[in-house]
Amino acid sequence: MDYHFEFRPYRRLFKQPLRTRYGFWNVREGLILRLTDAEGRIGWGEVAPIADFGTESFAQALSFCQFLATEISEGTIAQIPATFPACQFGFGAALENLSVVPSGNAQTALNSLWTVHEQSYLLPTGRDALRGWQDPWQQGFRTFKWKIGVVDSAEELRHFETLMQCLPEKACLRLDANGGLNWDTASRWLATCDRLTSSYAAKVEFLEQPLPIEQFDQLLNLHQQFRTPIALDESVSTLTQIQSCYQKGWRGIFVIKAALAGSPEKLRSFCQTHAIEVVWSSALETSVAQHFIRHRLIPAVPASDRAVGFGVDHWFLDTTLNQLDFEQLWQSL
Ligand SMILES: O=C(O)CCC(=O)c1ccccc1C(=O)O
Ligand SMILES: [Mg+2]
Repeated sequence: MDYHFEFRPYRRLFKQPLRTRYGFWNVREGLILRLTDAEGRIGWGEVAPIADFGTESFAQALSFCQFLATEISEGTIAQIPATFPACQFGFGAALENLSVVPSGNAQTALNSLWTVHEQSYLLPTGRDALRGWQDPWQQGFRTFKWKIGVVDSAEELRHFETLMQCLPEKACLRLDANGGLNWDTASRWLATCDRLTSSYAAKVEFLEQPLPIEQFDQLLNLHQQFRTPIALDESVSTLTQIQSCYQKGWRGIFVIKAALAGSPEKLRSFCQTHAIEVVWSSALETSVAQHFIRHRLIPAVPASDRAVGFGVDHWFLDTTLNQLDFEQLWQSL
């Protein structure tokens, strides 16, 4: 069966640059896909690459879409190479969405992708985190993520202690180093996590990707040495990497950015056949990919009781691409 294929690039400006150890991220670029079958049914998809995570670049994804004919088949989609995991996800999701017959409660489903209680809120980096948690706490968020390794570690460790002193009971804090620490600094952070978790009401849920992906054995070692769990993120960006880390013995937390992982069908199947500890995480995608992940992927795999890392919409200047009327979203591009 052939499908009529259209795509439209998007650009989302951040309210303030997202600072990680990779540098400053000022604009998020991606592509919205629309497949239309012979009966006129529409399948929406999204390509949201993050080259720092080992996916194709936005430019490569754009060229790939420009290269495709306007009539494509399932075979075309099945042949998207593993070096284009964000495209594999986007086209795979669009194909699956074609078969979605909106249920009677679609409107309800569309209106509540995530409740605040089930989300982790991405805090500003550095000292700004100390003033950044109160409003989301009032809104109902209980899990917060703070990116570290972006300024001097002695300064960040001081802010960390202050943050842990201020956070109320039942608050969960996730730290994310984006692979930017070395062994000594990672050990220092984990020892501090263990100490502060025992000293204060708030808890450190995990330290995400403390070391670069090349240091798998050291990551495994850290995971065994400290009480605070380690979560892999960049190490498990794609399904190929998830499988490799599992085969090498990783049984800690897998932070999965489904929009980067490749074929959603293959990811679903892996999660169904392997009991892995998953934290679902945003690749800063729009509501098109978020809706697919929320309603087609997560419900089909063993439930995770950990908050989902989708508390990121506040980082963007406009909410046009958060809306759940995808036809309207498409017209805005
Ligand atoms: O996982 C979350 O809570 C939010 C998503 C997030 O932190 C993120 C968003 C874009 C790029 C990288 C990352 C990351 O987890 O490292
Ligand atoms: Mg991360």
